[in-house]
Amino acid sequence: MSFRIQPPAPARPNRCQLFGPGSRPALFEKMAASAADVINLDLEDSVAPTDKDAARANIIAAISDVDWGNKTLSVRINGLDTPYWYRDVVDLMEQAGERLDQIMIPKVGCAADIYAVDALVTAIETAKGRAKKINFEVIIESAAGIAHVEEIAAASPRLVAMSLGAADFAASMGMATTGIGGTQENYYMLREGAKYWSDPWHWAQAAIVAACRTHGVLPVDGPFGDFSDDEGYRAQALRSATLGMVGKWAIHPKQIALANEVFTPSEAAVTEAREILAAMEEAKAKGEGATVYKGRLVDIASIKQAEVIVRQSEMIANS
Ligand SMILES: CC(=O)SCCNC(=O)CCNC(=O)[C@H](O)C(C)(C)COP(=O)(O)OP(=O)(O)OC[C@H]1O[C@@H](n2cnc3c(N)ncnc32)[C@H](O)[C@@H]1OP(=O)(O)O
Ligand SMILES: O=CC(=O)O
Ligand SMILES: [Mg+2]
Repeated sequence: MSFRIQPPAPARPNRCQLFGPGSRPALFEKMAASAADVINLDLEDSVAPTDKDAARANIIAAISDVDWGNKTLSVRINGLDTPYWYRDVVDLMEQAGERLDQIMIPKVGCAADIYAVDALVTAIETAKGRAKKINFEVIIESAAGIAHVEEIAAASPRLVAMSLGAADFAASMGMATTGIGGTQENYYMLREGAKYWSDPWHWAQAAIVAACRTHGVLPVDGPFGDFSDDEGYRAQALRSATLGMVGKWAIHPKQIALANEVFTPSEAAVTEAREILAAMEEAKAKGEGATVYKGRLVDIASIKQAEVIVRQSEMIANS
């Protein structure tokens, strides 16, 4: 470890972030009753320009009127390149109740984007005497966002989570696809006439995880558009979890159970992690830094790997 200790990310479950348009208030009670850890009420791309004002009013009312239980409650505002975002922030901060936990800032391209929202939020928080400090989450979904991902992760102490937004990301990068996440038909390697599909999202996910882990922010995988494809969703989520992400969005209720399953460490994984910790305790008692577990090397680094799984499992069980 560097002299600079890696800060922990917030210890709260973030396995599934369920989205719903602010213009469909009939969904809000269903979202609140769901098994998602985080609720994202949307003012941005699922809301038509003509519905922005009504959606904002719906969301502000629902923040106080709906029982959101112990979920993290977040509102996605409009991007800083639109005429809507300042009104989103001002109305939310002046009118929404204290139940609001988070503001999600989409399409961030540099640290200054977060600075701008932070300045506005901080001023209104102070002016209105809001007791609870609002957290931020951001979406990396542009070429500029991924190019500046590290400065974005470091931009504000309010920042708690960062998602990859595959749809806008693909558009901004000029990717030749209309798919939102998952396997891309034309992204393959060819060997002896057989196709082997690669993962075009991998490098962006890895960059996001590294930036997040450096700055104590939760890395999250964004939407998977084809909600009829459970196996495709599961495969994408498993890859994300393997890379270090803690959760994934659901854009339809049928994706919630899939996310919760993948991002909750399995009993087998927790048992194995505990066995590795026990094996290393035994090794330590004998003055050894390394030992053999099921025919493979485990050493002091394995303790940290096993602790990631046990900590995640205990945090979810206690939430
Ligand atoms: C690229 C991005 O930015 S992604 C993030 C922004 N996008 C969004 O927020 C979209 C969120 N999802 C939706 O709006 C909707 O799920 C849609 C448009 C995809 C599909 O909506 P529908 O056609 O109503 O879906 P469907 O008929 O399959 O719904 C089945 C049930 O789930 C409910 N439901 C649908 N979406 C949601 C949701 N997001 N949250 C909670 N419940 C939902 C429906 O009301 C219906 O309930 P019922 O059985 O009691 O009648
Ligand atoms: O906002 C999400 C995306 O994929 O775009
Ligand atoms: Mg987007």
